[in-house]
Amino acid sequence: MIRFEQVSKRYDGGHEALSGLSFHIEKGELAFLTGRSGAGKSTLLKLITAIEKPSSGSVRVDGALLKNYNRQDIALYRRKLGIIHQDHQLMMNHTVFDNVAQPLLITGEKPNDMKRRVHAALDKVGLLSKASFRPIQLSGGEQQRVGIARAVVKRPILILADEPTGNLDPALSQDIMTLFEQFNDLGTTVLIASHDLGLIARLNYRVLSLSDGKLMDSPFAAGGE
Ligand SMILES: Nc1ncnc2c1ncn2[C@@H]1O[C@H](COP(=O)(O)OP(=O)(O)OP(=O)(O)O)[C@@H](O)[C@H]1O
Repeated sequence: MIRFEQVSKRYDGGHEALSGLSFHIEKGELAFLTGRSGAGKSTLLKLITAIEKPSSGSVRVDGALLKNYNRQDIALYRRKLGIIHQDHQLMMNHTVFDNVAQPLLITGEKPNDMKRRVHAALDKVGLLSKASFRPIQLSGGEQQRVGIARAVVKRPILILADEPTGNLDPALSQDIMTLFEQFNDLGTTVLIASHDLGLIARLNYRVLSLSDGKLMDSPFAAGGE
């Protein structure tokens, strides 16, 4: 699903944020991306979402080489991704329903279909009863779950989460991870950037470990198949 081949990223005027990365995350896999602050986790995710381009090497997602995409292709491609941010980036003046419906507005979904899909996504994250609330009326963990519902409502082929449990206590973090596992059980590929090593260690998934822009030497860092 995600294939990096000899990918390096050097920001203008900066040092090399990523150096010679090669790995493959298979369709249907759940994997963690870890590393200290500044190790390059966000940069790696930005290459997958095509916010940034590699300085060298190739990034393929779902079989397509991202550097061949034009602007319109990128917009269509991003609709297939479910992106979850640490600070969830919810619209605070809108209801939970409207926040989750937002990605469906640009796809021209019919109102009835939209309602059905938003309700299904909220049901999955346990927040159907709070559809008419505003984010401010919810706890931090609930707000994060709204962000997850918004990411999954368009049935993404790939979920990318950047520190999704960053501000949450251990019990809530576990709940969020359980949600990701449930989406993964349904076949969605999931990549989670996290520095919560305790949480990662308790779960038995592959870990891509970045240190100073390089993948650490480990059996799973060798490049997939
Ligand atoms: N737009 C940019 N321009 C220049 N340098 C950048 C830019 N974005 C990131 N960097 C640098 O690239 C390196 C990797 O940053 P990145 O944000 O990918 O790390 P990270 O592992 O996600 O860190 P954190 O956990 O703190 O978010 C850092 O040295 C950072 O300063």
